Amino acid sequence: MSTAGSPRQTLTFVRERLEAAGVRPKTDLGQNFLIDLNLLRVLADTAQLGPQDVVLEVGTGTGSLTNLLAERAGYVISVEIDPKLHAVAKELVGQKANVRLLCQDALKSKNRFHPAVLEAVEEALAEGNRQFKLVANLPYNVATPVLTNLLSLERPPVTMTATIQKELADRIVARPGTKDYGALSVWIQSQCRARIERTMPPQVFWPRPKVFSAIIHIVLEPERRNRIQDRELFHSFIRGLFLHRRKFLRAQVLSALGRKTDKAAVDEVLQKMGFDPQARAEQLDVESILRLYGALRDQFRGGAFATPEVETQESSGEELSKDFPGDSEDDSEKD
Ligand SMILES: C[S@@+](CC[C@H](N)C(=O)[O-])C[C@H]1O[C@@H](n2cnc3c(N)ncnc32)[C@H](O)[C@@H]1O
Repeated sequence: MSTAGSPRQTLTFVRERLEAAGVRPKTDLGQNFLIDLNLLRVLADTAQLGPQDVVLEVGTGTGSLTNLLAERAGYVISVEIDPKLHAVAKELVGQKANVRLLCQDALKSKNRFHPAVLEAVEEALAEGNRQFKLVANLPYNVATPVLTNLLSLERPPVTMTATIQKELADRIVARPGTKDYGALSVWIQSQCRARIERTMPPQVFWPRPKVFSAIIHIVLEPERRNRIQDRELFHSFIRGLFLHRRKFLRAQVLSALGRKTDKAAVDEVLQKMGFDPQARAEQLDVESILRLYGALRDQFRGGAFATPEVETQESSGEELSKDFPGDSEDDSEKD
């Protein structure tokens, strides 16, 4: 079975298979299928796949991308939450020896990838000299937790190449001093290089989403990443730091430390490190934020700077916000 052809032919192909299986696309699960095969190829080309690669795809859909990935990578693990779509994809790619299809939520909770999916990846990686990559046309509702949680792993993907909402891509690559720059930008840029490979209009998907999309390519930088002491704490720190974007740095730091210390103690650290307490976190580049984190961690470790509480909300794949906590615009009073 081939999926080759124009977007119109691909659309017909996708539609016919879905209709035959009695599936109507669910927008709340981000079921917008990429019907421009050239773009599927751009996605796979950008990932630069080879036989040593173990690819994780989140959102198998009808299996079109899975099929292409299986031609280029050593092994593909593809996860789909919708059992009907899982069955449709199984017909197309289920027989391939280098494809494993899982039918489940890729996430265990907002802050955690599903262990069963990670086990499947680890199993595949255990065979020889293989490397882990994410390639996906991600469901918009879980794109942020998928990318951020994968980056929290001890052994994260070496690259993550994905179709995501354009606004999210803009936030990932944002520079300091811009409205898009926030905790998500810092979390990713402190560990990776990221670039937008392509932007895409709604009509390359069916059904059409209301927003533009982009192919993001994120490359892990192990040296950059290894500089961060206690990444979980850093993650929680930056989320706190950007929670009240309009406050001044001192108040933002106090908030990031859960208000477990006082202004004078924070001022002392800021002054010692040469930070203007009237600056704002969004003006600080990633290097400065790392420096600030290091100094605060040294000063308050075990006290105000305790191990963060990890949220354990279960994921239904539907409720998860696209937003990365700590990126909200907040007009609350300045401090
Ligand atoms: C944007 S579609 C991509 C489909 C296909 N890969 C393509 O390129 O056309 C996203 C897919 O992710 C699935 N999905 C949504 N939430 C999910 C979750 N939490 N875990 C696994 N799959 C999910 C949807 O059912 C949908 O099939």
